[in-house]
Amino acid sequence: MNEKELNELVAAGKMLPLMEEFYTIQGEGFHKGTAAYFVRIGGCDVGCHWCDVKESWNAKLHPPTPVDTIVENAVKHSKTVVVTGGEPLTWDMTELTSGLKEKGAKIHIETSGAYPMTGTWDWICLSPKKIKLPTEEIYKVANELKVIVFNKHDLIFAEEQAAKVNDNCILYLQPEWSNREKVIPMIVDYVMSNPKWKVSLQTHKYLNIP
Ligand SMILES: C[S@@+](CC[C@H](N)C(=O)[O-])C[C@H]1O[C@@H](n2cnc3c(N)ncnc32)[C@H](O)[C@@H]1O
Ligand SMILES: Nc1nc2[nH]cc(C(=O)O)c2c(=O)[nH]1
Ligand code: SF4
Ligand SMILES: [Mg+2]
Repeated sequence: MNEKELNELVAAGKMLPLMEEFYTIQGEGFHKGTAAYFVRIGGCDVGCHWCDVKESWNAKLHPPTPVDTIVENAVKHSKTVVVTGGEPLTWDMTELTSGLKEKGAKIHIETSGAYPMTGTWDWICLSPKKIKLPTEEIYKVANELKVIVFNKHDLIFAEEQAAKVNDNCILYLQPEWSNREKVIPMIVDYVMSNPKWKVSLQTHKYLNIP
């Protein structure tokens, strides 16, 4: 296959730049503690300075992989599949999610929401970023809002984002990992004063698992 044909298949969401896939325990948010198969799709141009997977950003470093292959492999391991990245909504997620759905998987997404929603999801974790805000449509369908707190201003941003989500959306504040010692006390105080929020930790990092 030549490069043009490959690019067309990727643009159609029939192939995706796969960075890694692994069976682990969901570490964050509402489903933390639950076994799930993670599919990490390369490509992101949001550019969070504290991103913990910067190796994912350049899609060209990750081989275009047929969606059927991703699906077959994922459902061998788990009935719950978490699609993450990179920014998965960089790509058209229609084929991937319909393939997984056909095999009976529950499909979750981790997204910044910065690009148009594609695909059909059982659980949407929206983690908005100031530098590239979510599209309006995703606030209506997000199941959880997970705001990363690096400094005090992120709490103001968190409230602005909470004002935009639907009434059923569960609200989380998650410490930015490298700054956790500084921000955890701030988050704890904030959640006690504003109990509509819950704390989310990256528990997989404490457990030393992927
Ligand atoms: C690597 S991102 C990939 C999915 C998508 N691009 C996004 O940002 O939601 C997966 C999750 O990790 C969070 N995250 C990334 N770097 C982090 C860090 N240093 N500390 C805490 N959470 C982080 C993101 O906000 C997101 O919720
Ligand atoms: N165990 C585990 N849980 C996670 N929840 C969200 C993650 C992500 O990078 O999207 C992640 C991850 O990388 N590992
Ligand atoms: S949007 Fe997600 S993958 Fe992209 S830089 Fe930010 S945390 Fe990293
Ligand atoms: Mg992660």
